[in-house]
Amino acid sequence: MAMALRAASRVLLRAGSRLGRREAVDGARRFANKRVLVETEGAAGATRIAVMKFRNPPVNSLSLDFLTEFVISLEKLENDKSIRGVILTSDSLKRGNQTKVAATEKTEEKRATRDHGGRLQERPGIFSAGLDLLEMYGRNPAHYAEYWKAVQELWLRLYLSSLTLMSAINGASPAGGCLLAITCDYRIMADNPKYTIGLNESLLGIVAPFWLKDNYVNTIGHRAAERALQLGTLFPPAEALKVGVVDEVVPEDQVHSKTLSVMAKWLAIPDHSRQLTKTMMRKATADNLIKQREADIQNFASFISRDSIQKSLHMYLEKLKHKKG
Ligand SMILES: CCCCCC/C=C/CC(=O)SCCNC(=O)CCNC(=O)[C@H](O)C(C)(C)COP(=O)(O)OP(=O)(O)OC[C@H]1O[C@@H](n2cnc3c(N)ncnc32)[C@H](O)[C@@H]1OP(=O)(O)O
Repeated sequence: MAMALRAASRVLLRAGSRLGRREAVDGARRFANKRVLVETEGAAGATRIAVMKFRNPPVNSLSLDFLTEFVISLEKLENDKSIRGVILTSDSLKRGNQTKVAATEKTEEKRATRDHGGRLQERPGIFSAGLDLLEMYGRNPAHYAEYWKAVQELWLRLYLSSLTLMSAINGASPAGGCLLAITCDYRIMADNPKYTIGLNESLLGIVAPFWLKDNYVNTIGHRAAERALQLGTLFPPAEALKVGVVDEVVPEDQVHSKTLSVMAKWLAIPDHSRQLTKTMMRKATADNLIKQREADIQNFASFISRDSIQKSLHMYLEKLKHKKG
């Protein structure tokens, strides 16, 4: 198992050096794959933190390519001893005076909607739309197995990361988007009622895997998770805060600065004691998946291949397509 993980890491690192590129920007360092941009802050030799920005338009869905690039980036950061904290956030199109980095003109058009006067109105931001439905629909069992292995890998690496991870949730965060957030040590969400977060799998006619359910239970408690999972609840920020899916809700333009200041407090704790504590809290949950990874992959591949499940996904995709006016 350990050997297999090391071999996989070597392959990912080799792929990373092919895919990645480094640039120096105003003293800060950054590297980027096609779908993940990483910027590091802090002076050389001192503790630095990294901001990982998702840019997989139109909705930052967790496609196989995105998962691969995400793991490569995370691995690079884990291997950089000067980095102690990482912030996960979305680089997608935002409103107001914020930057538009990832969008092509066509994507911008897609990410917008027209008001009654025919003017383009930008849609709310998206942290991540979760697993890529097109990786789970109309493919073959071998593809589903490969995809699920990559999903498991991302979850394990995030959940067990020795880094301090925080999410700056600047948009909608359903299902796999919520997964990214709840693997973090701390979550700060923008106070925008159009943004919701939660595990909505049951609404799609599918079921969250047991390890994601465990992660949810560990975050919000058994009773709240039981109710939210059955109903597929997507919580707006105030409710997400109340139930404990997120730790703080702040005005949208303060999400980044607030996350930086909370990060500074966490980084004041000695790494070794914080890391050992994190492992103590999380190891049993992660081990539960590690000991049955292959069975979980086979279970997913056969579940998602069922005609009834494919039909549910088809209906859901059609609903997404036709919701536009
Ligand atoms: C043991 C078995 C275990 C099985 C476990 C399976 C676990 C699954 C976990 C998941 O993560 S499933 C995915 C759940 N995600 C969602 O339900 C989100 C669906 N999307 C939305 O609600 C909305 O798209 C949005 C994120 C709120 C954004 O809304 P907006 O109005 O801004 O954009 P849209 O017009 O809806 O979407 C644009 C474009 O993107 C496509 N799309 C949206 N979400 C996904 C996705 N998750 N995967 C792939 N593609 C997605 C959408 O269809 C549109 O495409 P089009 O071609 O432009 O029509």
